[in-house]
Amino acid sequence: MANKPGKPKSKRTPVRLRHKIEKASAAKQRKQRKLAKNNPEWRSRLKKDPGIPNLFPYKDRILHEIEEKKRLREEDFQRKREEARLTKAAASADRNVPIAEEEKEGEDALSDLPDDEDMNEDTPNSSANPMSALLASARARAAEYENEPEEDDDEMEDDDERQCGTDLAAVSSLPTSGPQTLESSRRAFDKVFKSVLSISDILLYVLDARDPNGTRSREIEREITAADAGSKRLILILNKIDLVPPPVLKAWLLYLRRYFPTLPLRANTSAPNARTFDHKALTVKGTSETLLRALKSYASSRQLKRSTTVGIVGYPNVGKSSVINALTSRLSRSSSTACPVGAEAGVTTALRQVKLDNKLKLLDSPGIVFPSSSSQGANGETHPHLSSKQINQANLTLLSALPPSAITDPISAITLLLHRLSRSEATMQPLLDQYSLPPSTLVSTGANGDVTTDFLTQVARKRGRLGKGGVPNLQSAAMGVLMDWRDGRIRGWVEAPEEIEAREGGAGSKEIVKEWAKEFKLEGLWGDDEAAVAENEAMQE
Ligand SMILES: Nc1nc2c(ncn2[C@@H]2O[C@H](COP(=O)(O)OP(=O)(O)OP(=O)(O)O)[C@@H](O)[C@H]2O)c(=O)[nH]1
Repeated sequence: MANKPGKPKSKRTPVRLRHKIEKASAAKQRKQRKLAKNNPEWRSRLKKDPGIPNLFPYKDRILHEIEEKKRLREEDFQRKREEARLTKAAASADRNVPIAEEEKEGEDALSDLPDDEDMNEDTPNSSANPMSALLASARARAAEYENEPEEDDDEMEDDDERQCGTDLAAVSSLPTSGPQTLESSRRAFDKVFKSVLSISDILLYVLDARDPNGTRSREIEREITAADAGSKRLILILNKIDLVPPPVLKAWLLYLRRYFPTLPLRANTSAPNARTFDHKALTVKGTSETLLRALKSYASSRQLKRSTTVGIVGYPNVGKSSVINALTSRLSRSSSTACPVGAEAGVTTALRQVKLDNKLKLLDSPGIVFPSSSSQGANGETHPHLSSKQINQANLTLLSALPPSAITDPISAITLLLHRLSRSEATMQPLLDQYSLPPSTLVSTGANGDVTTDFLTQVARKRGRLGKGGVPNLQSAAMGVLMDWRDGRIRGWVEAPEEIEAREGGAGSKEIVKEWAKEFKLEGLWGDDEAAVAENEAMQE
């Protein structure tokens, strides 16, 4: 209908146009807000929490209380989660529903349960245990491997470097899990170790020079010497010697050579800024060449039709892959490495075979935490503020046998580390220097003697590991210190025992050392015991 003349036009805007205007206006405001944020003078309207003033006399105590509350909240949360998980597991067991099927539907999967048989076991903390998942996959693949038909030896020799078809994933035991879990994990460790033992003629047992007995299991040594009517040979490799001073190294060599032939090695270069020691004669070249020569002598003396296999075993992160790389680079003079190496534990996840020459094959294996040794406790060590369970876990953490994601209690590990390092001036001072801290830091002042909190608070401040409101993040500081420890930026070692243990059932002896040293043409590399003792005494004077 035509507008009547004289009647004013409607000012009503159509809905479409109105929306368009609203949208354009919102976009403009958004843009302005964004631009304003880029302006360095922009300040949030929310008032910033100024934190606790530095001069406030009870600041440390308040910070400690805050941390403690946070920790309790976290523990409470974990406990509730665990209870819910166990209730769910019990309910599914009642209904006779296989948990493995059910868990796929739920959010918090139970795939980390260690074994089918262990489904109904009490497995505290296993949901927080990433190693259990690795374990499950390791078991599955190990079973696959065991069912595989044996390959023709010649065919294997054709491959320069190949995986054995197994993925015996890096397995580890967290001592926080219950005894039954430990027992079931043990079976998996046995499987990995037994595969390596059955394939190998010689075993190189790699130990960390900073704590050789901590990374050593007498049970494993007994199994090796007893296997195949005593036909297997064992050489202990004391690796990472650059991280211990010469007298400590000598004392350990002297001690270990009472059990088995032992060679010192620096299989890899140290991490940046590591505090290393010079061993002059014992360079990468010196010792890896000696080892290679010894292995070759043994292989050629055996006159076997097949090649000799050398299995490399040891804790995670002791440098097993680095030992292989040191040996292969000696041979091929190539810069490319045969086995991947990493600062974190659990880099090697499969048995990996590397051919050295027609007579020698090397077998790299995933790191194995031998449960017997971890359940023994850290050499019977005690601490006034740590339970034996915490000491076990802390010990494993300090052996760098756990990947960072599996470290659940870094603060207890630092407590144990400080306890160990503060025993000697030779290790305490470098620690203080590392973080530019005053000597009073490691002296207990509070009623509860909480040296760890004081130390970590200062490290957090120095390293800028602060949370909201400038509160020092002790967990983060502790993880930082643990990484420094792992990479050798903090000096520390365990002294060799003066007496050797009472010998049990043929697990290494003076005779074995002499006989095997002859087979490997290692005799003369170190004197007989009396000479070595005399040398040790002279050195200590
Ligand atoms: N300072 C020093 N570091 C070393 C030495 N040998 C190895 N490393 C370091 O130790 C770390 C672990 O080395 P790897 O060879 O991956 O150890 P692995 O035993 O094969 O470890 P997994 O695969 O976890 O079982 C790496 O960061 C290496 O650089 C050594 O002689 N001295």
